[in-house]
Amino acid sequence: MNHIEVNHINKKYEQFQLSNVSFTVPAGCIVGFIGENGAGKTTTIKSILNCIMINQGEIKLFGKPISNEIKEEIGVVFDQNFFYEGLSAKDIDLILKNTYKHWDSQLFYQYCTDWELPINQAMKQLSKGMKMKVSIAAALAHHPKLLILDEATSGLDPISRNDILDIFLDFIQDEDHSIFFSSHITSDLEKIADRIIFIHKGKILFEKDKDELKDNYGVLKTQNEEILKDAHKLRLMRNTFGCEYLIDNRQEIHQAYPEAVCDPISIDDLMVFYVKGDELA
Ligand SMILES: Nc1ncnc2c1ncn2[C@@H]1O[C@H](COP(=O)(O)OP(=O)(O)OP(=O)(O)O)[C@@H](O)[C@H]1O
Repeated sequence: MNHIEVNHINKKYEQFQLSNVSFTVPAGCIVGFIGENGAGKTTTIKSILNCIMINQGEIKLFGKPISNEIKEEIGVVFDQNFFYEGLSAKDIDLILKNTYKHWDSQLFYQYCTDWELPINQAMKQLSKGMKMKVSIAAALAHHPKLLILDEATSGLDPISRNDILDIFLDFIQDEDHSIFFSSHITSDLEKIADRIIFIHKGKILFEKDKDELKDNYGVLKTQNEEILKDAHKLRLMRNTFGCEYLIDNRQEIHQAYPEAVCDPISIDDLMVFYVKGDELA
């Protein structure tokens, strides 16, 4: 069952366009959504949540178009504090109790206690990490099946980020749950994502399982024609030291040519290859 299905959507702004964007987020999966500033991540997320109108295409959540009933199944966290700065966690509980059918005050206060959040203090008096944790507690306390997070860990220190990643890993223990997670912090995605989707200038450049990236993708540094013939080369980068190739048969090359220098690739370097490298396949 796909929790999110995005089919060939187009969204036009004056200076920007989402072009033919398609992908899925299956149940039980954490899908990381990456791309440089202005690539279209927030526009895609807003389209999914029906906050903006798309020009073309179709979006389904749990197999259906979005509705109030479906919104009950979704927890959303943006990088900016979503709540009025004068509200405390206690006020947020009172408001959301009247918003969500399945709002669970006990669970909300449990998160606040576990994460040492002061429930009487206004949001404006809390640190960025604390505000983020209140937003995450609020997103989780109506028992959603799907979490949609837009830069939810940006601006947090490594310890708070780690706490929050653990919360997401805990959430995904239920196989009927899923997370769609945009982030610039690719090390977070390396840690928790099952699948990576890369958007560039409004187009999806690749969508791959993280294990496949880890196992098969690599950076080959060689001038040896024989090795290059057997390598499945996707992109070429020229630098002062020569040429580097992005390949997707690293294990095969390693077995056939143990002497070849072919390192695994990080998500950051993969993005650089796709954006700056010459296309070979
Ligand atoms: N309401 C709007 N009107 C016109 N253009 C817009 C509007 N909202 C976003 N854009 C443009 O759409 C493009 C994509 O923006 P978006 O916020 O989706 O990028 P992003 O990938 O989330 O970037 P970042 O990583 O910086 O948050 C940008 O060029 C932005 O200027």
